[in-house]
Amino acid sequence: MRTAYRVQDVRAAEAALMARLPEGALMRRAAAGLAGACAGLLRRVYGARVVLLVGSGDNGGDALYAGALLARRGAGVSAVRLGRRVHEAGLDALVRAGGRVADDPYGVLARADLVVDGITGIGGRGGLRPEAVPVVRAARESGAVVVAVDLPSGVDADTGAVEGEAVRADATVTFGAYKPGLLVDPAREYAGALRLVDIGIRDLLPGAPELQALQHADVARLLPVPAAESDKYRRGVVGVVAGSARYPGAAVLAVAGALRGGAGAVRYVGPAGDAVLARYPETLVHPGPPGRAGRVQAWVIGPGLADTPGVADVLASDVPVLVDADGLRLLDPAAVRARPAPTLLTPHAGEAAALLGTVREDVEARRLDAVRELAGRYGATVLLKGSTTLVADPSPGVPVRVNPTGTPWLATAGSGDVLSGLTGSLLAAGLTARDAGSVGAYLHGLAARRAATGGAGVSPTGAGAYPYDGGRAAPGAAGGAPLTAHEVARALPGAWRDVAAAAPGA
Ligand SMILES: NC(=O)C1=CN([C@@H]2O[C@H](COP(=O)(O)OP(=O)(O)OC[C@H]3O[C@@H](n4cnc5c(N)ncnc54)[C@H](O)[C@@H]3O)[C@@H](O)[C@H]2O)[C@@H](O)CC1
Ligand SMILES: Nc1ncnc2c1ncn2[C@@H]1O[C@H](COP(=O)(O)OP(=O)(O)O)[C@@H](O)[C@H]1O
Ligand SMILES: [K+]
Repeated sequence: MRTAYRVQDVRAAEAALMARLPEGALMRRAAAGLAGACAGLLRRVYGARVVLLVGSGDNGGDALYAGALLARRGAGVSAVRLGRRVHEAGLDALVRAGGRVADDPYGVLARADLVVDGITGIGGRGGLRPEAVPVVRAARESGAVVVAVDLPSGVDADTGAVEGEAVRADATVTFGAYKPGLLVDPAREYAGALRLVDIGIRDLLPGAPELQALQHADVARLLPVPAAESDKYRRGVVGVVAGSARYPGAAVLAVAGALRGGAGAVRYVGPAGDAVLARYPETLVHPGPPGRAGRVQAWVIGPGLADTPGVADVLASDVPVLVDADGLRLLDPAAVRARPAPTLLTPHAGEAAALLGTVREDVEARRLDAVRELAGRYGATVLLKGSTTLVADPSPGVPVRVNPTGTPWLATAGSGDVLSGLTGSLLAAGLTARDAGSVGAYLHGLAARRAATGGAGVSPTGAGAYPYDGGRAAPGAAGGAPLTAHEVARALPGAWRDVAAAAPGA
């Protein structure tokens, strides 16, 4: 499992370790890791032209010490000063190693092979200051590889928000622990490939991180597996209330996901029974209403529902309920809060905005805050869909799960219906709402990657999702071909097998 910690926790852990180490030891560890990553990105260090963008804090200090290490290996290193102050010992080290302060920043940037962004790290506030903006643009336009130190300067470490301009990096080398902004959009988009450098603070970080990103082995442990004595009822029945005369396809897609999510049977309730049976004869169908359809272990309600009633009925049940799409428009917040059984809401940014009484752009700009706020207000688990899907529990201390497997090809009509069926099926099979949401999103994203790329998924360590070690953009993140929601559903068993193979002892 990958975890991300808030700035205050990283700082506390660093302070505790620093008290035990000689002065500057931590920064030297960080700089050594950074220099190693830079060397890996340059074909040859000797003779390479490296430009350091140096702000006034310790982030600039890291860049200067790393620049000194590269200069000792024969790189031509120039520092561009962007703050009023500069880390003096770092600058001394650079100059002693043969580096220099650039007197023509735009000239050195135009010829650079690699640019190191040491403007701000965890001490940065707001976007880039105006004087840094043209310099950062020149770095981007030079075609040089841009490596961010700890974080791309200008992004918010704790929330992933980007207020104003920020550095767009090809790679980010971060120290001690991931910061939430590196894993959550929009900031994640600015970070490029991630690499974590261990500086020894891991054991000093508090128990609960802000974020968790599951990997294959974590998901494998959560997958429901039938026991020898299982029968279809013990494996769980999922009820799917979806589709309408206007949108029968949503019913078919939600059932397609539900059939592949581990429940023993899928009960479809609604007016699209014929369309469902034509495609999936294994489905149990009932015209409704849900209260008369028979016992289920979890309900999914909403995809393509239009204004069909049923939401109140389902929310009044005593089993876990997943509410998606039109169901979100029709739900009564008080009924959700009053439920004794778990509720999982799965909005996209537009639906989340409507639930919060704000606009879509606001949710997209602060996804992490928005998902926590929704979960708190509704007393429900919330899965916020989008480029970095998040799953938040209503209790504030519980880490938010961030899904690493998605692909922008998933932004296709109907893929959300597959997700809700799949996730509801995991709920019926007995997973908690938080686990069902995170496992559902993981398998769904992985299936989409497999479908888009003809098989290439994500390695068991998630290396295809966050290529922390390769230093390149994620293969399969945007690579591949357009896919349809149905293809995502069809690729689910392959994704499941991929993940299951990572289980200990598999
Ligand atoms: N604390 C530690 O033990 C370690 C810190 N390290 C590095 O130190 C960094 C944190 O250093 P600092 O606390 O000095 O903070 P930063 O270096 O991130 O930034 C602080 C400086 O930037 C200025 N600033 C803030 N917002 C700005 C903006 N939008 N535009 C331009 N300038 C802005 C501030 O006035 C301040 O001078 C980490 O991100 C990491 O790179 C590493 O060396 C590892 C050890
Ligand atoms: N840019 C993106 N990158 C990765 N996944 C995305 C992106 N945009 C949307 N998705 C995913 O695609 C699915 C779309 O679901 P949804 O918005 O409900 O659409 P629909 O209702 O048409 O099925 C969700 O799983 C969402 O997380
Ligand atoms: K930086």
